Amino acid sequence: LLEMKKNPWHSPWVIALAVLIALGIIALVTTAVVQNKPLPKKFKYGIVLDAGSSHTSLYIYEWPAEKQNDTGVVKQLHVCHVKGPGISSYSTDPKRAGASLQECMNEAKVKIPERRHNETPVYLGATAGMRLLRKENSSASDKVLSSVAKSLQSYPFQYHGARIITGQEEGAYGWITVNYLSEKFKQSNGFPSDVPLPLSINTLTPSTMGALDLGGASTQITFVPHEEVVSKDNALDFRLYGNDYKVYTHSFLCYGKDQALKVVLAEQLQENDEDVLVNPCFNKGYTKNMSLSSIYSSPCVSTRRNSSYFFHRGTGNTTQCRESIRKIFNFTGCPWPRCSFNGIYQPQLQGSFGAFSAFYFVMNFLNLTTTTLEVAKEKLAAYCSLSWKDVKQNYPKIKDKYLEEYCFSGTYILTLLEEGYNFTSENWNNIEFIKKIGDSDAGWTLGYMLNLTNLIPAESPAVPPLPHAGYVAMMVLFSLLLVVLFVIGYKCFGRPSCTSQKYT
Ligand SMILES: Nc1ncnc2c1ncn2[C@@H]1O[C@H](COP(=O)(O)OP(=O)(O)O)[C@@H](O)[C@H]1O
Ligand SMILES: [Ca+2]
Repeated sequence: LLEMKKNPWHSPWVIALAVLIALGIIALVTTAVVQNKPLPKKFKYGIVLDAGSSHTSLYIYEWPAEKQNDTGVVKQLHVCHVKGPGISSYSTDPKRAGASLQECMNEAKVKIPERRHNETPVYLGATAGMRLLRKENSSASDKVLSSVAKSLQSYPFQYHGARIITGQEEGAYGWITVNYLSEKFKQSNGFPSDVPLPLSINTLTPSTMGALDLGGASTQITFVPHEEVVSKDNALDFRLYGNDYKVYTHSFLCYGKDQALKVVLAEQLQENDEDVLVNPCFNKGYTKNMSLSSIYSSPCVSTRRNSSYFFHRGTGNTTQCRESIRKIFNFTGCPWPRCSFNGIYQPQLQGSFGAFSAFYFVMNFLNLTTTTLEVAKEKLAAYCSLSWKDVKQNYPKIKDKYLEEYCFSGTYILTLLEEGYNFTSENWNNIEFIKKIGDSDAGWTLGYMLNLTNLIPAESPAVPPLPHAGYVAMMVLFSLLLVVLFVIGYKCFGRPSCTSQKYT
């Protein structure tokens, strides 16, 4: 009996055992914490050059290597605007096209850590300016492309080609960009990915955002409609993160705002024989001597006249301006259930839209990004009726080449959206005019890189049941619990209050 009452903690074996258990628990906690501490992040980089009709921009993207398949992890690290015009403007002196990229490429060498240079892909995609040049003079467009290719290959990055992307790609990648950045692909439709879905899939897939891109030479509209896309030329199928998307897209060549202006001017010149063009789309008091070749050299313009100059004079009247813009849209002869214009199929508009590039630049300048359609029309009419002198005075810092065209561009945008694409007062506020989402610019370049670098998986990636922080927290919690139990055991073991029942 005496033996039994002796405090067991006085035995060296028991003490050694207790110390070992305590050490074991400490080791367990330390290992869990240390092992799961995020490693210093390894970043990967990618470069995309957007060779637009009016200018070229170089984008650098960055993402943590270990998370590359998640949505929303690729970010824009830097953008560099190439000095001078778009590459298609160098058609008569192609060497200068390649040379024009040097400054931005050198900047990329500084921005991206040197040890990552040889694993960093560089892509160049040219859009509507080069599509037009190829149509006009394909050998000139080949020379320009070879020149930029040669220039890009002289850098220590991984060259992945310089090509003219199609209008469909331009629309599709813009749509991928805005939905990737606003994390629309993350949502699940609630169905396990291996369960086949019914045919009307677009009503079940998580909602996405449409994309509206206005460039200088072309414009794109891309969205997921509720109805089936009946025209094969406008249909795209994607499987992204375990969901199927049936996307509608169309790119209108010559309906970018710079080419549309040329077509409108040519149309207006056609209407009178004089060498004076009285234009309601420009502010009152605006005058300029213009060469006709600047208009007639465009492949978007088919009319011609003999003189070489004309006198351009503004009258600032949006109602009349809209009348003359409407003439470049053909609203007759739709061979489909419904059309936007020029006999091009367009399903019923669906959901919200992000409108970027020149849609944003122009609407933002005119302060029309958050108004109703009616207020937008009123404010635009007021802007157009300002005299050119007042406009110049009010905006001394804005370059003339943009400033002189805002009345035209604003009217063109409202006409394109309302009469072309059939937006109404009711769904006008579904359009969000955006420049960036987070820190990344809205545009086709990010989607292009995500696709070519396989950064968007078709199936949703397997995720561990617990997030990292949760896992560490659970480990620490359970270990602490063990320690507490152990301490209670220790305090209790030798006491009669704990042991009395046994010994009496
Ligand atoms: N600050 C600005 N204000 C108005 N328009 C702008 C501004 N910055 C760029 N733009 C216009 O945005 C358009 C960009 O088109 P771009 O991407 O070069 O052509 P595309 O996509 O048709 O190949 C051009 O019409 C250009 O004039
Ligand atoms: Ca563009």
